[in-house]
Amino acid sequence: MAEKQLGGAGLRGQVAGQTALCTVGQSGTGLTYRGYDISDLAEYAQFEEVAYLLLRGKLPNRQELNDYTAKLRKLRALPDALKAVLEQIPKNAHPMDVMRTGCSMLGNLETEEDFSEQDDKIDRMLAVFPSIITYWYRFAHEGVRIETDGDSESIGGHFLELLHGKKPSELHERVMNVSLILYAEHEFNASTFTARVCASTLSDIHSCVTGAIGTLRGPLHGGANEAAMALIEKFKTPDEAEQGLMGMLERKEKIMGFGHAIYRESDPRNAIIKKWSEKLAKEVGDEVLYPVSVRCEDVMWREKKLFCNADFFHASAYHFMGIPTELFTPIFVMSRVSGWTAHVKEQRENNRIIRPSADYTGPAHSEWVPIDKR
Ligand SMILES: CC(=O)SCCNC(=O)CCNC(=O)[C@H](O)C(C)(C)COP(=O)(O)OP(=O)(O)OC[C@H]1O[C@@H](n2cnc3c(N)ncnc32)[C@H](O)[C@@H]1OP(=O)(O)O
Ligand SMILES: O=C([O-])CC(=O)C(=O)O
Repeated sequence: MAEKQLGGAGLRGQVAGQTALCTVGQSGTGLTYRGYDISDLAEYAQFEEVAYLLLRGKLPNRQELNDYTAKLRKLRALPDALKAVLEQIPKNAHPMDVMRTGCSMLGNLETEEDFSEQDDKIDRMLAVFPSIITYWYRFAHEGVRIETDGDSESIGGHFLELLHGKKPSELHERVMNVSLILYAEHEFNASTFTARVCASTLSDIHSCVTGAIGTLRGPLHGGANEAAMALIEKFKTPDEAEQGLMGMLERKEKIMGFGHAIYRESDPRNAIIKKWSEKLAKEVGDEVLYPVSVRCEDVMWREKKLFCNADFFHASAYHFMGIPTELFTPIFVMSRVSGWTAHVKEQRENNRIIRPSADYTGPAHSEWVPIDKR
């Protein structure tokens, strides 16, 4: 893959540390986790297997994976004090704020007292994040208090079961699994960098993840999947979408779900989730959202050479599975917590506080003026 010319603001192109976890835009399809190509992982792996790979440094064998998934299944229940906090959060709160508060509260209840506890704290977050978001969502929107320690095999299946109150189809569980794999890790993206900066002060794991959740929330990062949904659902036909996009481009508006800080010609996660979105579209008999999305992709490439990033076809895929739009970015959290915490572990192994310098652009000298004279 040709390298994108990187430079300028936003620390673009500057090496800010080392990692053995992930390459972005370098070889193969452009994305690897510990050397494994994302297309192989999405085709053959379970999300829990990928989390194990990121967090423990190698793919698990059958016994290790069984033990790991069994451990995660046992960690799904919410403490009463956390349920009480979630019940206080208003219905109109953004679910990413719920995730942030839920993670922070968990840190109060199950504090990481010593880094030797990090693996257990991480596994707990992986297991309990779907419970946090669905418990709040169902309580706030339906007034029900759900049991969160369900017996679904996978984290993705568990999330769908808690959300919809019934076991998901095999297809939906599979798509969730693929989606969680695609979102798990992405080198020094903004939220992961946040987690590493926090870790570099020797802070606790819940603080690292809480900060990362806040960073992921923005529409230039994880929030783009929700913004992409808001865009595509405005259009009733592909022609309408084309017209709408042309207008937005003329007005120099940002089109969410397109472009990337590192990739130049494509985001390898797009082709994978697009394929699953197409399958789901057939399943639900969609004749609008998927063709509209495809037309958006064509127009953006034709007009601007901008390509869909991981977020764009996630919007239609999640929608076809009956997931409310505002829960799209929390799903990203449920997945990326694996990558964030693998980076925290890596940072802790070879730590120096992250503290860059700035070019000063303020006045050279300011004369002190007493308050009454200002
Ligand atoms: C999982 C993820 O987090 S993936 C990213 C999700 N975010 C989005 O989808 C939001 C929309 N996309 C964007 O805002 C950007 O493409 C980013 C934030 C992802 C990357 O930003 P940058 O690295 O600054 O982008 P890049 O340097 O390639 O931009 C080049 C030009 O294309 C424009 N551009 C980039 N993306 C878009 C877009 N989606 N819509 C319209 N124009 C765009 C930029 O404004 C810039 O134009 P300029 O030179 O006139 O200012
Ligand atoms: O790498 C980035 O800048 C954003 C991204 O795609 C991700 O975090 O998955």
